[in-house]
Amino acid sequence: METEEILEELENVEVELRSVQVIFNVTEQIKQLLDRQEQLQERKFDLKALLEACEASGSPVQHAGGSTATVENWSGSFEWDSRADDVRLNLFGIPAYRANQREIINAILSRRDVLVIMAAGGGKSLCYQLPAVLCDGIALVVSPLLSLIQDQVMCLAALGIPAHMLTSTTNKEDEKFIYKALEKGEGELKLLYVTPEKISKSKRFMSKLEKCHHAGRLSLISIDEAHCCSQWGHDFRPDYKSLGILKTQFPDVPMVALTATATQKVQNDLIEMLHIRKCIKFVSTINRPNLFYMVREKSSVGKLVIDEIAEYIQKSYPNKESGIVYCFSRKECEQVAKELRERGISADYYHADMDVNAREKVHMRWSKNKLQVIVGTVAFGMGINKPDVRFVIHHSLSKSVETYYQESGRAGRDGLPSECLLFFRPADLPRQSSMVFYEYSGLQNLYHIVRYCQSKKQCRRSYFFRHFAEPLQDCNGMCDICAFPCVVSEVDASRHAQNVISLLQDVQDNDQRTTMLQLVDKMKNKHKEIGSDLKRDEIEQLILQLIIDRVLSEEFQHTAYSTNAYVTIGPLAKQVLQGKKIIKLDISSRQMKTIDKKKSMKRSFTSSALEFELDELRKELSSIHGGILPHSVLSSQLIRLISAQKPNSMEELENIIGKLKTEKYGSRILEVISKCAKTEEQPDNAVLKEDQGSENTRASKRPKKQKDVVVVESSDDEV
Ligand SMILES: Nc1ncnc2c1ncn2[C@@H]1O[C@H](COP(=O)(O)OP(=O)(O)OP(=O)(O)O)[C@@H](O)[C@H]1O
Ligand SMILES: [Mg+2]
Repeated sequence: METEEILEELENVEVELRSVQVIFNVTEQIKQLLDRQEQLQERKFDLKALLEACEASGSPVQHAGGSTATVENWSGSFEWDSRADDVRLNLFGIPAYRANQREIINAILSRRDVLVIMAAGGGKSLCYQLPAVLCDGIALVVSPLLSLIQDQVMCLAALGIPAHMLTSTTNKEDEKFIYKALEKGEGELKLLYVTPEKISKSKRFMSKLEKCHHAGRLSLISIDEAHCCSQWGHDFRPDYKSLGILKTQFPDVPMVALTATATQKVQNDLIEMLHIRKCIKFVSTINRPNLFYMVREKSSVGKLVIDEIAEYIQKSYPNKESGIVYCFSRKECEQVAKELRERGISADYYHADMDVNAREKVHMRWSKNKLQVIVGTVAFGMGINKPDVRFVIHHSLSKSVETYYQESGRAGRDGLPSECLLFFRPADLPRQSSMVFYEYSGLQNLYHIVRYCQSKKQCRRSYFFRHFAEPLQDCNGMCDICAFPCVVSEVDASRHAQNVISLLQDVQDNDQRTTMLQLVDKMKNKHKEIGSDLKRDEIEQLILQLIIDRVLSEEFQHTAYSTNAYVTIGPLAKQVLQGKKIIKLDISSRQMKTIDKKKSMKRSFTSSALEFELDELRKELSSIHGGILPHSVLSSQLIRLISAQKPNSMEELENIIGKLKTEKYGSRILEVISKCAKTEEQPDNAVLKEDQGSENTRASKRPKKQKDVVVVESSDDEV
């Protein structure tokens, strides 16, 4: 062939390749849109259910009677009331029921099937353990993890309640005892714990169970961590799928399925799978009022992140209260544990690569408070029953809101104030996305938790309520957004977004791929050329925003050792280029200095200097008073009241914040009030700050008493 012909064919091939690529992209986009359509349908379903719940009750949550039309009164009086109270107090040592416990117990004892959705630490175990004790015969409990089972059997044994487990670790003698109890009713057995494999794989066990049922001795079946049944749940276990057989085989035995989190879809799914369509559903709030949620910007320098974590632990928990640090990988766990130790914190790691004994040893040391911090991967999961975990730190992003809610929920199961701190930086996204992209809705789930991290003005708690489709409840200042409000404005970043898309288009036109961080570099270089002042972290934030808004997409390629995540043009890019979709970025006051400065220059007053000073004071006082939370010194509401009323004597202050706080902090508060009053008398001293003055800014909701232009600068603790 002549060179010219070759060149011509080469050109034709390249043109066709490009058009094929376009079709590939379109196909990929159609797939993404179909996925999205399904998710939106699901969400619509959730929101409608939420709306109905709100309209029906006018009050939040705790509704019983999910799938039944007639709402029975499970709070009424029942013949077993006094016996149940006696067992609760005298055997379990529990002085009073918590929300929904009594109702659930009454429904079970009325021999109904029950679905229980109750937050971690809410007290689900008592709901089936107490009926198991009250009823004649044996209660079967299916639980997914050996460690959970061991823990429960140990606790029940300590109360003198005959509980046994049949698992891979059960010795022959115990097995014989259990089979005799099932078959012949010999020996004392009230609760029998098994893993789901026993149901799905052991014919021998099932035949003994049938004999037990036949003799009328199977009192109740309990499925703990029931979300494991559904593949839409966050912790699907294939063996849980076979549990449907239990209701088919033993239709007259009441079944109770319990879980801490289940979306509407998961609930429906597990009702179907367990064949408990007529169950009574008890849904308690997902709210954990004692948990303080916060997100911090994560430094790109690994050592600085550890410095910050170590400082946080040492300052907040000088009495070595227990905590967990979650990491992304096994290697990271080992590294973080080592570096925490080097900074004087007693920490050890826990991950799936360790042998069972080594893991158990670490777990035990921690449970007995001989080790302050466990640095774990997700493998350090469901089996954790320690009630006094005071903090859960996420060194890396979780893969979904559900996972984060579960993991962070391991804090404060005893109901006492505890903290959940998540470190986030955009570069953590591709690390996670290349792990979850093949899971159903894996990327969408990940983007939800990224939104949680990105949020600068939505209360963290309200994010959970929306996500789990539950009516909103007051946060009471128990998240960083509510406790430390800062000026947040929406910036129109559409022009920058268009630049990103064009840049990416050029890359793709040259048949190249780019990772998120490479794209950031390219944007940075381009901006240098055109003299823009966009900073690297702002570009990162923008690109992240474009990904989660589906203007850009992530694409994955496997190599022999890893999966790489690349950024490509997404389904909504065209709309941005055509100006039909506006890209808005939430910018906190600290960032306002650098993004679109000219546009944002607008003077306004947003928050009083006194509020700012009182915020600083509560941080100082909280560290002096043994690391209590700043809002425990003064809540944000109290700060606002003080700023509005400006008391100038101890008596006046006491009328606002009460005697105890006045005694403890009164003189310092009055000092700050008088100092600010003096500053205000000198108009030149007003702090001039920039602010977008957006109608949406949090700070604009504050009392605008002063005429001086003052803005609260977000402190290092914020975000
Ligand atoms: N009514 C109650 N009053 C006081 N403490 C209670 C009550 N009910 C349960 N508890 C305690 O609360 C703690 C958590 O209970 P439990 O382990 O049953 O929680 P759970 O709902 O199963 O949580 P998880 O989803 O994490 O498994 C336990 O220490 C338990 O003894
Ligand atoms: Mg439990």
